[in-house]
Amino acid sequence: MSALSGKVQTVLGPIEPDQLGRTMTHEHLTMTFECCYFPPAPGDETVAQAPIQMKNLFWLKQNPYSSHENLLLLQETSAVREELHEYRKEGGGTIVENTTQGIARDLPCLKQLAKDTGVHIIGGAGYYVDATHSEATRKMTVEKLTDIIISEVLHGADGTEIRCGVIGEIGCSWPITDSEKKVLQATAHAQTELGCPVIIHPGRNPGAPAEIVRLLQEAGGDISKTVMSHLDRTIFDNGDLLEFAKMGSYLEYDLFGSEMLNYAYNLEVDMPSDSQRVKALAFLVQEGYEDNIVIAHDIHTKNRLTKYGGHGYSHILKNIVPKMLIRGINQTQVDKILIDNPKRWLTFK
Ligand SMILES: CCC(=O)NCCS(=O)(=O)O
Repeated sequence: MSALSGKVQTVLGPIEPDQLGRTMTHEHLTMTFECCYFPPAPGDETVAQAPIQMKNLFWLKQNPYSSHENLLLLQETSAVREELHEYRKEGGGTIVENTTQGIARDLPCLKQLAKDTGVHIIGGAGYYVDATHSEATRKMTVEKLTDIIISEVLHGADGTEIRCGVIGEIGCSWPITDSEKKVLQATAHAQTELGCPVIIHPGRNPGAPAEIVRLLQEAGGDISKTVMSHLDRTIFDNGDLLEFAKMGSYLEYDLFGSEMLNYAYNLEVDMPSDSQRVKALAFLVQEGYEDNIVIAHDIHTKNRLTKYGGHGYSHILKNIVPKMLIRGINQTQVDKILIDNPKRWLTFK
């Protein structure tokens, strides 16, 4: 039990869980994704290097990771601020900002955005995928990593006094690396100490989420306070999905708005459409998992912002909720997904 018990910790300080309202559990407001630049296909070099412009938007939607400029969300704070005002108007209350060490976490920027817009913003502690770990991080013991993560929650991160309210997104690759395993163990140890929420970015393989949950369990982690992200690009078979759901984590569909023919990071994957995502949610609800589902857009590149013709942070509230209602998910279940489940997850034990 800590002083945070029964509270949610935002970048402006602890608040009562009832203040959260509708919550997107996985977004980014400022970050760089340069760690995951993917070279353009032969013949696409010119469009990839061109400044973002109207005639290239469809190409960018299909190839978001092949334009250096597109990976610099941290250049778009004004556009993000405008979008957060819109998010509030559409009934949004809270955003969990999942940017961790390695992808340019900027807590002072998040604090300013929260003050400017009235949206509750929750910052993330810990580390993204191995490709972003420094040599110093790779050499750290689990105990040292645990101390750092705990300190980011209790005292503040990146030399500031701004405190994180979740651990994650904790990045895992496929196959998972030794350094990532240590970070997962440290995550579980810190969670045991703090009673706090955890959120995981799994590797791009259907077996990754279950392997990660087992590693967290072995290290004493609380799976009932853990979100498994990106299920929409990771588990495709309904039987596999139910097997994973039984392990007891929150199940996150967080790429709403992202539709692409070829998913560059794993060409085996057919990235689902939003309609298919809603179908997956309806299936999970029908199977009794309405208390475990959380959703978001995971905005992490410029083209996903409305400024660049993208869906923006309000797409779920404006377009996906009506579709969920049409597809048999009732209002009480929608409220669980957007309000009650995030609230339960984010509240410190
Ligand atoms: C930092 C943002 C992030 O990791 N998003 C997930 C991208 S993907 O793995 O689903 O392609």
